[in-house]
Amino acid sequence: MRRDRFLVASALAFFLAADIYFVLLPRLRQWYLLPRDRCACLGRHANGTLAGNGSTTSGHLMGRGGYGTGAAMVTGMEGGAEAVVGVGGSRLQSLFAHPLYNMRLPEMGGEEVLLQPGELMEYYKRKVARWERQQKYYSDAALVANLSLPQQPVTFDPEASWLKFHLGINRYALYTRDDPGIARLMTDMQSNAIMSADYTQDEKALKGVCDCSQVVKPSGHHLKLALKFQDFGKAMFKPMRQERNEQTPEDVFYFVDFQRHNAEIAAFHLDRVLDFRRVPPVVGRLINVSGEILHVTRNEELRSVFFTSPANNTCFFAKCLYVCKTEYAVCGHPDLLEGSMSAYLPGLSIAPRISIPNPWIRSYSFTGKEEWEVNPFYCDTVRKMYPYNSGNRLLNIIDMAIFDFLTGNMDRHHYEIFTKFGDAGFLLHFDNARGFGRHSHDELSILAPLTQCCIIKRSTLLRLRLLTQPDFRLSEMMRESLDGDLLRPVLTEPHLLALDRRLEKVLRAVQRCVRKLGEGQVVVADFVEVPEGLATPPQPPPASQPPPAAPPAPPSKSR
Ligand SMILES: Nc1ncnc2c1ncn2[C@@H]1O[C@H](COP(=O)(O)OP(=O)(O)OP(=O)(O)O)[C@@H](O)[C@H]1O
Ligand SMILES: [Mn+2]
Repeated sequence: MRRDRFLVASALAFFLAADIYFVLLPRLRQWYLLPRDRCACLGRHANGTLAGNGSTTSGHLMGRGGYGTGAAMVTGMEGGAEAVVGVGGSRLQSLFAHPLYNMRLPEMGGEEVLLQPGELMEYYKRKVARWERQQKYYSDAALVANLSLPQQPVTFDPEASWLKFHLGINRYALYTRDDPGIARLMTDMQSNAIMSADYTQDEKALKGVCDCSQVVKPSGHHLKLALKFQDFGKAMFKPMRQERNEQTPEDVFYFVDFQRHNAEIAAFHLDRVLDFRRVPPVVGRLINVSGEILHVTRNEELRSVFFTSPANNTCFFAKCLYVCKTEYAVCGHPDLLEGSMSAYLPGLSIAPRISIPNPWIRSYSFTGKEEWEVNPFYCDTVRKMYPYNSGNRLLNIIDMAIFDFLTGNMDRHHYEIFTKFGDAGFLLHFDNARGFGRHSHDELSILAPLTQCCIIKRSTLLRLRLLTQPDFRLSEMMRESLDGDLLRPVLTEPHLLALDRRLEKVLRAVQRCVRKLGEGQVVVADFVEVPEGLATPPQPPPASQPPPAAPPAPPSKSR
C-alpha cells in the first residue's frame, strides 16, 4: 500500500474506533438499560398477578385518567424491589421515581386548578393594600398618643412560594410530585421573618367563650396561632406540648389528648410518602415567642395571655386563661419554643371549602357509642347515602382511615373538600396533631371503614405493598423524609417501627376481605375523572357497590 493511502486508512480507522467508543457504545449502553426495564414490566404485565385482576380496573385507571402507559403502571405494581436505582443514594428519591409515584395526569385546564393566577394576584394586592391602610391607621394613632410603633416591613413578591403553592393546587392533590416550589415553601416557612401573629379564625369564632365543663371544645387547651410572613404567606403554628418520648397514657380519652406538633410534621411526610398529597406542607421551627409572637401581634387579647413563669421563661396561654386549667400554658426556653408550621391554604373567600362530618365519627363523650361501633353492617347504610353512593368518595374515606390508622389518630371528626371540585374532589387531611400518641398500641377501630366496607383503591393498595418491600420500607422512607426537618428527630424509633407493623395490619385486613369477597370486589379502580367529568353526571358505581339511592341531605356545614 502506498504510504499516503496507508495514512488515510489509519486515520479513518482511528476516527471510526473513536466514534464507536465515545458515541455508539454509550448510546448502546443507554438503550440497553432503558428498554430492559420496560421489557421486564411488559413481561410482568402478561403474567402479573395484580395486573391480571380485571381489565376494567386497570383500563379504567390508565385509560380514563390518562396516567401514562400500561407498561409503566405494571412496573409500578410489581417492579418495586428491583427498581431501586438510588438517586444520589436516596431511597426516598428512588421511591418517588417509581412509576407508581409518577402516574401522569391529564392536561389541566381552568376547571382542574383551584385558582387562576389573575384572581390570586388581585387577592394578594387587596391584602397588601388593606395591610397598608391598617398600618397607616396604627401609625396615625401612635403619633397622636406619642408612642413609637415597631416598623414591620412587608414585601409584595409575585414570586412568593406560597403563591406558587396556591396556584399548584388542582383537583387531584394539593401539589404535584415534581413541584420544586414545595421545597422552597418549606424552607421559607422555616426561616422567613414573621411580621404578625394572631388567633386562627376558628379560635376567633369562639369569641372567647370557654366552657371548661364541656369535654370537647372549646376547652381551652387548643393552642394554635396564625403567623404571617413578610411576603404575606401564612402558617398555622402549633406549639410543642409533649416530649417526643412520652406516650399518651392509656386512660386518656383521644379528645382530651394533647395536640402534638411533631405529629403534624410527621403526618405531612407520611401523606407525601403515601403519595396522597392531601396534607398542606408542614415544617418544624423554633419560634421566639417574645420576638416572633408577643412583639408582632396586634391582638390585645393575645398579648394579654403572655406571662413570665417562675423559672423566668416566656409563656403564653390559650384564650381561657382564667377559666381553664393553668397547666395548659406553653413556655419558651426562655423564649424559644418548638412548633409545627402548616402552610395555609387559600382563603375561603377565593377558595371555599366545606367541612363534612366523617361518617365514622367517634362519640365525643365519655359513654356514647356511634352506630358504626355497634352495627357491623353500617357500611351498607353509608353506601346508600349521598355522596358515598357513587364516585370516589367512599374510597377516599378509606384512604383517610388507613392514613389515620398508621398515625393512630382517632380524632378525625370532620374532613374538608374544596367546593370547586365538587364531589369528585380529594379530601383534605387537616389536623393530624393527635396522631403518634402511642407507638405501643394499634387502634384497629380506626380501620373500621376498610374492614366494614371491604374496598380499597387499587393504586393505594399497590403503593402500600411497595412500602413493605425491603428497599422501600415505610419506616425507612419516613426516617429519611423526616431527617430533612429542622426539628429532627421528629419521631422516635418506636413510632417509626410502629408504622411498619401497622402497615402489615392494613394489608392483612385487605387480605381478609379478598378471601371473603374476592379481589374483584375489594380492589377498586380509583378513576380520576377526565376534565369534562365536572360537567357530566357522576360515574356509575363499580359492580361491587350498590346502586345509588335517592340522596338525602348531605351532612355538611358550609364555611
Ligand atoms: N393549613 C391550613 N390552611 C387553612 N386552614 C387550615 C389549615 N389547617 C387548619 N385549618 C383550618 O383550621 C381548622 C382548625 O384547625 P385544626 O383542626 O388543625 O385545629 P384544632 O384546634 O384541632 O381544631 P378542632 O378542634 O376543630 O379539631 C381546620 O378545621 C381548618 O378548617
Ligand atoms: Mn383537632
